[in-house]
Amino acid sequence: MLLCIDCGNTNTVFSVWNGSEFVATFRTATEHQRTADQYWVWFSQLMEHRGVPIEIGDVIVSSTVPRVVFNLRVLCDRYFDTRPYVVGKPDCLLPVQPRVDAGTQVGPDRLVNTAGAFDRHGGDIIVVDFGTATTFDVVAHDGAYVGGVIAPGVNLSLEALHMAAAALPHVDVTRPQKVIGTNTVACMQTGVFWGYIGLVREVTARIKGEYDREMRIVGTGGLAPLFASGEVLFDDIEDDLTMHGLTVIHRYNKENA
Ligand SMILES: Nc1ncnc2c1ncn2[C@@H]1O[C@H](COP(=O)(O)OP(=O)(O)O)[C@@H](O)[C@H]1O
Ligand SMILES: CC(C)(COP(=O)(O)O)[C@@H](O)C(=O)NCCC(=O)O
Ligand SMILES: [K+]
Repeated sequence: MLLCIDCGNTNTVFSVWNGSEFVATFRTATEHQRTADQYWVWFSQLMEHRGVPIEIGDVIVSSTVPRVVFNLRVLCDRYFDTRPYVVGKPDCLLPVQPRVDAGTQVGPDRLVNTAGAFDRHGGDIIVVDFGTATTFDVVAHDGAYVGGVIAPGVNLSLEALHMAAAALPHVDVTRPQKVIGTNTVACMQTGVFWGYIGLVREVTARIKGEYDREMRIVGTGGLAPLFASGEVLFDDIEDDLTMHGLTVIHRYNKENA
């Protein structure tokens, strides 16, 4: 079985695959102090709970937090007796090289989204990923990552308001019925929700204006469905795009190593 690990700045997701068949997925907070033994206790208990035997033969990791990779390598060595593929490291091949400014370290999550989107749609794609940051990844006709946009994440924006302004509470993002808020929480929700709708529309429209071919827009990340409700922002919403991209890069390495 293949274990795909996607570490974002907020959450870490483990996802188990048997060939191309999805088996199970588990989510935990990203903490760089977590040791290999702690990962193992958490993962093995959840697998047992699901009744899935742990037969991990291969592991692939994408991490936007470099510090967590060390303990994940120890986990793989100690408990799975394998060396993980780590996206962005020289010994993990990419199907297509990114075309960006020399010296740029593209976020591995964006390279993985690119591989997943190209495999499903065949290029000319904008991937909009609602994570800690909201990223727009432009996937060229040949599957290369050719750049994009990084905007503050939805929850990060709400958290920033709360942190910086004494009178603003912590609030969760929802879709407000009206735009004119008649209390503080409603005003904040309106600012972030409708501000974000505008951000996604404007940024994707301008990317399309700069690009010389038709493009599809794919939304991913936990908050994509909320923003898509009642608005035409995306051509597709694919929750599993990052995990799919990890399986694509893993297969490419197996076939080309
Ligand atoms: N389905 C969801 N509903 C509401 N908030 C969500 C959902 N999924 C993720 N979030 C929130 O979105 C933010 C980004 O989460 P996540 O997508 O896991 O980011 P990352 O990949 O950067 O770790 C977090 O604050 C998380 O709590
Ligand atoms: C932009 C990001 C912080 C997004 O991370 P995430 O929201 O998935 O935690 C990550 O892709 C990153 O650290 N990128 C490095 C810079 C770049 O991609 O150009
Ligand atoms: K992201």
